[in-house]
Amino acid sequence: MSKEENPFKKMPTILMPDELMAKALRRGEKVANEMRKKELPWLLKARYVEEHKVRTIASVVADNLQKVIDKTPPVRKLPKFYQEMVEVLVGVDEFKKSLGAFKWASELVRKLGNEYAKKIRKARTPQQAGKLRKEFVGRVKSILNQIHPEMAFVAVAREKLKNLPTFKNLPTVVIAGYPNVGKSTLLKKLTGADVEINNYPFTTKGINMGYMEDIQIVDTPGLLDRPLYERNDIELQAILALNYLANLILFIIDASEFCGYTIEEQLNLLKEIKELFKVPIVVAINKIDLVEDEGKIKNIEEKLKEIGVEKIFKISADKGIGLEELKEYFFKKLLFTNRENIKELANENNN
Ligand SMILES: Nc1nc2c(ncn2[C@@H]2O[C@H](COP(=O)(O)OP(=O)(O)OP(=O)(O)O)[C@@H](O)[C@H]2O)c(=O)[nH]1
Repeated sequence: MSKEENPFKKMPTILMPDELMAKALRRGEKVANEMRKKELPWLLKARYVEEHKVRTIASVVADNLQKVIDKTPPVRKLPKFYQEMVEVLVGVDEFKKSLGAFKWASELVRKLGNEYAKKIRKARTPQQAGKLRKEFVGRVKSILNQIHPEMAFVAVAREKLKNLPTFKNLPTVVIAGYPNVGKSTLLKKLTGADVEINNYPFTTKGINMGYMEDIQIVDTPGLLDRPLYERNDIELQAILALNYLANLILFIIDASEFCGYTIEEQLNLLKEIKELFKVPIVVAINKIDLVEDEGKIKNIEEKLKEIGVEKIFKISADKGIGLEELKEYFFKKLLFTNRENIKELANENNN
């Protein structure tokens, strides 16, 4: 299985103008100290020291800014799910604009560094060389202050984006259903013990992920477990973004209603999710071990058929009943059809 990373994990810490300036000046001073040890005529030495200071400051600042650009993945090349996340969490346009400011500043500082280094080489006195260096430092400070808002914006964006969970580019099942219907029990049963819990910015409960061969199964507590009218805009967008992650939704119904929600309520949530998602939805009627009345299950099945659910499973996640059939279905549906075919299939379903 390929090991992929959240594409924002590689973004470096973003230094603010004062921090970056202090770092550059420290390095400049260090280089200057080395130069001072050299045996040279006084004017030549003064020029030499100041020129190296300027060049060092310019390259520390310009390289640092350029590194941010280089280590930030271009949004348009990201998987669609992460593109959506950038839009929801930070705003794609603002993000691009801010990185543009980094580029502008980096190039300008490098150019100024060259210009001032040349001027210093022609300085007629040590004082003049020192004055030129000070002028250069002042200009770099002012450039950094000018892009301070963009630096702060990218720093906040990085904090939000680097904590997104790492989804693998594998066929993905997203589990939905009210709390306590058995979602995490099923996830554990299907994927073994190694369920990862990741932070997810839209829910305090995190996101649970597991792998069944090359199928990724994701449980999103807090997202697909209550009616949509209770959602704010950001949550709705986060839910919609799951469209780009999911190839299939597995909706779980607790037939025993011990979860605290009636069958009617659960079916209503299913209808909402079905309307929102462009991918096929299958339903697992769970906790059948707790329901003695056969008629009740039949009744649920009838209603699911009316809603137009394409496949229904009767399971007990806890007792391990019906899970083999579910697994086989996933393998057949997700591994023997590639992702694009699945998406096409989903679009056909919705047209
Ligand atoms: N008898 C029985 N109990 C089950 C079954 N599936 C889950 N449970 C129990 O139902 C309770 C809730 O299960 P969870 O897996 O935590 O439910 P969940 O949907 O993940 O809940 P949230 O994390 O709140 O969203 C637990 O006590 C499980 O042991 C089942 O098939 N049969």
